[in-house]
Amino acid sequence: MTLSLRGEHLMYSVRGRPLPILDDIEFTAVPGQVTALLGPNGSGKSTLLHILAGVASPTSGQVRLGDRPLQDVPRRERARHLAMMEQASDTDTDLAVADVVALGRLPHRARLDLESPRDVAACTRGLSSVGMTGTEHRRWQTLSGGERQRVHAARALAQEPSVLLLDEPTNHLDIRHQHQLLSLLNQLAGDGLTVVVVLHDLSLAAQYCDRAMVLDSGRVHAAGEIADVLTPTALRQVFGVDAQITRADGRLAVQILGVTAPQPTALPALRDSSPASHAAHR
Ligand SMILES: Nc1ncnc2c1ncn2[C@@H]1O[C@H](COP(=O)(O)OP(=O)(O)OP(=O)(O)O)[C@@H](O)[C@H]1O
Repeated sequence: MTLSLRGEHLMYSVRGRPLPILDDIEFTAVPGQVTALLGPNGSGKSTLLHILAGVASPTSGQVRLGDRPLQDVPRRERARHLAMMEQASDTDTDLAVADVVALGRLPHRARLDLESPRDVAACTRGLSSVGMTGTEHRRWQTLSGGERQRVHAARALAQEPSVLLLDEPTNHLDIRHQHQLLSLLNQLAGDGLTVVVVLHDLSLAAQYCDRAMVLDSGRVHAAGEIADVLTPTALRQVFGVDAQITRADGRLAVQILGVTAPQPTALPALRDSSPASHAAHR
């Protein structure tokens, strides 16, 4: 089953914060494409992903899964269609890898059902896709950060969702596994999945994503085809870097040349130049 995911006029505010964290976001991700969510630290990417996954509710606006408002889709059905791979977090769990991956099958199983052959096959495929075959009996606590991240990905894949949402899925991965995972997302999109991925690495986004939305302080700076969105101007204005963007063999490549200006979130100057401070140092 293929399903699109849309966010309509999404607003998200929290008490005590004068400006909204998300301000009137219109978002669309469609089957067959990998859509990147890009933006500097604190621009609202994770918040938007959580709202799109139904983990958080917008202050106003709505998310639509296919042609239905997400809030009208029963929780269990939602879990069958939507898989979310969160940023890897430390956990006290002492499960084996196989048990973690099997969590992805829960939405497909009745409460007291044993694992079906289809469940087992989905878990095996999930682990194989991320190169973790043979680790089924390893304890979670003994895995490295990157291995945990790959098992999280295997769990999301075992869920066999129509829509896959990933929050910085490559931040612990070595270079080979970064490319392997992004390439896998490409393949899954080719099979009809709707894929949304938060990325900091603009080169990976350029190489593997079809579309992108760039957030800046909770607002949409640009959205559309990746080549239209990742421009030197956008990179200068939003990320504060000078970049050269080239296209070779139909592939987009981003080369960061340097930093242009301090980011708005830069730490305040360390030196206090007030007369009182000078007096205190004498
Ligand atoms: N519950 C909350 N209360 C107050 N501020 C919040 C809350 N949740 C998020 N924020 C703020 O909203 C902004 C957006 O956060 P979010 O985690 O969505 O950003 P992000 O783009 O994913 O950042 P990063 O790239 O650093 O992961 C940040 O300034 C964050 O501090």
